[in-house]
Amino acid sequence: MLNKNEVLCHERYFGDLPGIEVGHRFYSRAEMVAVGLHKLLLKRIDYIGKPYVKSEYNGYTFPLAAAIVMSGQYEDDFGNREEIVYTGEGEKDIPGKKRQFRDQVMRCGNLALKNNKKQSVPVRVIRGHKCDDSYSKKVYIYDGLYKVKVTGYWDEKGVSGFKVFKYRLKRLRGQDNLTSQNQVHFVRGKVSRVQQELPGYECHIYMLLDRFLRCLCARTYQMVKKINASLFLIFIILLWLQQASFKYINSIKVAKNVSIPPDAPGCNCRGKCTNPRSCSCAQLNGGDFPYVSRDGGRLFEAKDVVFECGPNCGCGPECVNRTSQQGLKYQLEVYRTKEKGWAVRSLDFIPSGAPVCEYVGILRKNDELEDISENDYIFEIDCWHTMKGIGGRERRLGDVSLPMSNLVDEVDERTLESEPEPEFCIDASSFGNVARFINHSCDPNLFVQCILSSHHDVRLARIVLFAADDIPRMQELTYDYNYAIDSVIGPDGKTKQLPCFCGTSECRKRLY
Ligand SMILES: C[S@@+](CC[C@H](N)C(=O)[O-])C[C@H]1O[C@@H](n2cnc3c(N)ncnc32)[C@H](O)[C@@H]1O
Repeated sequence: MLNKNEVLCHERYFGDLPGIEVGHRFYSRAEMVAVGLHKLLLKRIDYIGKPYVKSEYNGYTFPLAAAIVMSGQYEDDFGNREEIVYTGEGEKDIPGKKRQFRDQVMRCGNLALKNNKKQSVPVRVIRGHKCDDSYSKKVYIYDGLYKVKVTGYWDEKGVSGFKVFKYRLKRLRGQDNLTSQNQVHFVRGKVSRVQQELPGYECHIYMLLDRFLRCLCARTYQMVKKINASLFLIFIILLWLQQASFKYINSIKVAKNVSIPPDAPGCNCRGKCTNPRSCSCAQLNGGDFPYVSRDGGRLFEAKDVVFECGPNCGCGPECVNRTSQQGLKYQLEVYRTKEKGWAVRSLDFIPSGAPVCEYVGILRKNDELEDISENDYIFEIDCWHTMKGIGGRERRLGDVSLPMSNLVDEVDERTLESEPEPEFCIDASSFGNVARFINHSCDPNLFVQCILSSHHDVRLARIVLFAADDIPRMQELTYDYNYAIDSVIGPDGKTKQLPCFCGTSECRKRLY
């Protein structure tokens, strides 16, 4: 079509294309080339090398990007729908493992996006989603115009250990609402095999239980008297659960010999924290809020640690920087699987970056547990390992300024240098919440985020699971347990092995 001059737009344009509205769908990259929305069939950044003779962009520094595609091919991309962190292009094994294999270079599309930032030129954003009804098995949806934020460019070591360029883009205001959410399954949003496997032995009462417990704690006896029949029923179920092998709790219990540090000083904001420059909690997160307020708060990107507002902050409970403290927002269902025992799925769609649940249990000292290898419900708090990239851990994006004085007061500096073992863990074997039923996957849809909201001691950070992708309803929720193979030793002193049944194409075949 290009050769025969049969494409609609031969030249490249910046901004919206006439007739192509937000939500417009294309069933292959070729269709986008034909209408001129994104003119490069194989590249992700469509850029213009030099200005046309008559162009409003005469005098601008070129190259400039006109359109970008985001379709799950780059392991370092991240973001929700209004703000995205986009990874530059190149040096990537797209046909093979889809991993970066060399440092990216600042030229072509990468340089173009940098120039867009400098000169505030908007770029069209198109997202690719998986779609079984499409002849190419993909659908590309036009999401509108975005601009690279003023502070939105940097380079870093990507997930595969090579330099990648990063661009933080924000959607321009005043455009039509995004349409893609809830309508299609996203590239990594496969409905799990387990859904078809088992109709399920269901108990989707955990959200209600969670709320119920919150109510009981927060309200007075007067309120309790008003409990209606359905809550009463839940109460009966709660009692029944208490007889079961574990007791349902909705916040951490602390073992007697663990002392929680005093609450950290808070910010001076009122109501909701809105100004990152004046909010001291935002400063701890590298100068910005870690959440965007859409959908009740979504984490913008995985971080080493997130500092939320806490008890000494001036803001109220509705502050966006308390997103993980709101309790369960989605209806979660515990159901039985053939090979992994109990599992959890959501009856609701979960948008990427949304908090799903906190891992709750008894906060204990690790060395006290008699036999960790026999306890399936231990979560070791190893935030420090992520922060330091210890034990093969991948560092997270984003700057945080951990008040080292707090930590070093508590931990011997030599211990830190010698790659310490996690000191504390959350034991959900006898007390826990729905998180204890979430299984491992080698290609998970949740990720673990350490959060500090009252004190600032990373050894005792809260563990919260967030959606790594848009998660369709009924898909099993999973996170990566992150065991090193052969790292678990049984009571007989021999290495233990556990086969993995996550069923994904990325499966490493063993949990440990
Ligand atoms: C925290 S529990 C998860 C809930 C558990 N399935 C249950 O029935 O209570 C962790 C245990 O679940 C099982 N499990 C989790 N993910 C698995 C996987 N991908 N393959 C096989 N077993 C898994 C293993 O026995 C593991 O020790």
